[in-house]
Amino acid sequence: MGRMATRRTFVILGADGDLAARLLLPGLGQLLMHDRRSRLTLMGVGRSALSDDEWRRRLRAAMRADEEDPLVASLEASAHYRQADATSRDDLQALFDDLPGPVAIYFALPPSVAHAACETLAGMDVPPGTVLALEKPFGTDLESAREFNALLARLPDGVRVVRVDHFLGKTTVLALTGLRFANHMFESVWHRDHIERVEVVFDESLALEGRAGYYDRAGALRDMIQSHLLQVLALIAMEPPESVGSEDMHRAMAEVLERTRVWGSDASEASRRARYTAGSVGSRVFPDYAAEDGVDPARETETLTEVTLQVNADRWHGVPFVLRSGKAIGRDREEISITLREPSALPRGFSGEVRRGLRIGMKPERIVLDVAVNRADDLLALRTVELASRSTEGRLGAYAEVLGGILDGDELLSVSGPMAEACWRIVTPILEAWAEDRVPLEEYPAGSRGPSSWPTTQHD
Ligand SMILES: O=P(O)(O)OC[C@H]1O[C@@H](O)[C@H](O)[C@@H](O)[C@@H]1O
Repeated sequence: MGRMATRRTFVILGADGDLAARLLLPGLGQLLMHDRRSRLTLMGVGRSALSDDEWRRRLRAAMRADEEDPLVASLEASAHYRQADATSRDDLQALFDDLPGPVAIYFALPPSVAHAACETLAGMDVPPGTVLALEKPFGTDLESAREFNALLARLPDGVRVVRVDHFLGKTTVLALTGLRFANHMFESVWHRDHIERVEVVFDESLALEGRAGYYDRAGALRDMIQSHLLQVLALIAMEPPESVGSEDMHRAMAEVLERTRVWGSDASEASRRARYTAGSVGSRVFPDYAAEDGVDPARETETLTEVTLQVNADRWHGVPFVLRSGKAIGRDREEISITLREPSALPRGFSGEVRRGLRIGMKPERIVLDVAVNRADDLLALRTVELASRSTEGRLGAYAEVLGGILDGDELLSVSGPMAEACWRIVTPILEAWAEDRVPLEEYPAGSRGPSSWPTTQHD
């Protein structure tokens, strides 16, 4: 992404937490090594009492960057830590008073604390030019998302809010734009006449990873579908934007999300949910989800869900969009799959089953076109040939891309307020159907592919 004005101070609220150590700081290290951000200073803010030295040690460990590199060394040397409460007006005011110049503040905080911090900020004179970078969830349902947007709208003019979605920083996710719009071959088939079905699947072999405090309240629908996978759907289904600038892209994405609904008229028919029971994935042994540390067994949290959506646009009439995501699944499958229709006039006499379509891997990042051709050893039998990209592994990881955008003032890799609300509106009927117990909570053993009766589970 193009680099614009480099911001001077990057503040991480929740610097002593898990998100900062696992994702943000490694992303920052990568950005620094590749993009040489020389004018960056870093301030860590957290509730625990850390000395500057301790914070620098943590930075060094988490950034995974070359310590000998002069930029890394200078970032480390200038990094400071401050013990503060991100929801306290006095603490935040002291932060602004001490940091001259524009500041980008990243909220690496649990959702409720981030929300309370925004409430505090909304009543303060936040200096113009400040950037607030927020992580999902942007609300917990449609109503709270609207309230949250209204709260953010109360921030003073000149304060920018960036709703981060790191999936938009995945190379192959953004590559959907070039793929669709820069190739006549794909542009011309991107239509219900040629596309039969779209799947966006993010099945992970990972389970809770110590995040029960967050995940047990969220579940797979809120954690993955309502946020990341709907952004991916928007990129697949949107009409061509005027430009690939953030405003045009956000408008086109919000428009298509506005047109997206659950499939058919009954959300209970269009959604499934399940959670894992004891099992193992490779050498990792998982207990029953309900027995995991920090889980409230009374909550009916799903760890796997599959929903079918429709996009009410002429281009997509009748094409199901299946979004699925699960934890503790036996095999990672993290890809977009676009199934093409059978040709309309296939001459009689061919044999063999084939796949026709496009698969876009989110992890590993790769693009595969499945085409039907004749076999070499049986000339009238068809087989599938994979035309695959070499590794399209991004130069930067998703978090590094997202952080680069925040520091450069480019909002492309973020979610606008209308997009966030539209995503909640889409899942609302599903949440209601589940709350009314109209969709059973099924089970699958950890390490399996999900309940065996689910059709997508069978899909390869
Ligand atoms: O594969 P990535 O980029 O780590 O993203 C997946 C993760 O994305 C996060 O936003 C979800 O909260 C996690 O549950 C999920 O595992």
